[in-house]
Amino acid sequence: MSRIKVIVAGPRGKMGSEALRMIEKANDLELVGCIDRKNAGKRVQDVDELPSFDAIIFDDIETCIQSVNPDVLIDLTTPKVGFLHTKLAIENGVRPVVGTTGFTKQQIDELTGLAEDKGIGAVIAPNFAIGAVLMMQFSKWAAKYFPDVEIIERHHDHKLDAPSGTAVKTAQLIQEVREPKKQGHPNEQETLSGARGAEIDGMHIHSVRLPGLVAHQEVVFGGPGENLTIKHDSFHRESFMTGVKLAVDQVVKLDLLVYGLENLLE
Ligand SMILES: NC(=O)C1=CN([C@@H]2O[C@H](COP(=O)(O)OP(=O)(O)OC[C@H]3O[C@@H](n4cnc5c(N)ncnc54)[C@H](OP(=O)(O)O)[C@@H]3O)[C@@H](O)[C@H]2O)C=CC1
Ligand SMILES: O=C(O)C1=N[C@H](C(=O)O)C[C@H](O)C1
Repeated sequence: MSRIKVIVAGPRGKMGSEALRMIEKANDLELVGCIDRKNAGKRVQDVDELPSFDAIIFDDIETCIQSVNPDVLIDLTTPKVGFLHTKLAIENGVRPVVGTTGFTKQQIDELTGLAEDKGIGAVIAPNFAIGAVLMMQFSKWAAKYFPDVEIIERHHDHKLDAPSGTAVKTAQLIQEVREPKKQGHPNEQETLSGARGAEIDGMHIHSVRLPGLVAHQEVVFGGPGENLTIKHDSFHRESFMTGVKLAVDQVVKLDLLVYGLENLLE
């Protein structure tokens, strides 16, 4: 059986370097190229901080695709460049597996339409950790019975986007089962702007950024005389790699864009 040819955008990043380690261990994946604006023209094995792959580094995704003809792009970069990479991958017949967060709903809709037009598989997953996917699913279940909910996400202080993709996805899953409801006192007023966090349909999302954290989320539900807290912690970025591998294996069989790893789990 031939191996799936993969390119990685953001290979020196916290997630990208973990993805390279995952590919190193996977018998059915082959790294054929990387996109890294600081090391274009070199081979991966010639960059000190990267593992020993004989794959070429490019600074431009279209040149990379034309040169190495990959099956799958794994994008772990930033919201702006990640969106561009995903769009160009789909347009050029390469299936994207996107961990990059911070895309707007309009951007996800645009990519969904593009994948449909091209009949090509794509996966965008705001969180690849299996435990986080379960935390989101359990939260959706709980929201049927507890419409009062606040989401508290905690991340390392190098994170660019707020709220996290996971928090947004959690709120979207809860929205599927919860009637829009304005929470808190009807006359509540913020005396300091932002005190009640971001708001989706009356639910509040609070983003904490501190050194020492990796990726953590609590979904707190309140009812008469009781609270329910559903919590997930990623202590290491290895936690995301089972999901990245699953998405790469599945995306080659898809002909549309899937948003959320839960749609690929049985
Ligand atoms: N879905 C999931 O399960 C997870 C998703 N994430 C998301 O993944 C993304 C990456 O996170 P993380 O690894 O922590 O971030 P890092 O900052 O560690 O890595 C980002 C990488 O993107 C590269 N990059 C930035 N701008 C460009 C550009 N214009 N062109 C090419 N490469 C660029 C950076 O390279 P340079 O040095 O050149 O800037 C860097 O290597 C984030 O959006 C994060 O939210 C994170 C964890 C889990
Ligand atoms: O930037 C991160 O680190 C993470 N980003 C994703 C998000 O925005 O939800 C996933 C995870 O929380 C780690």
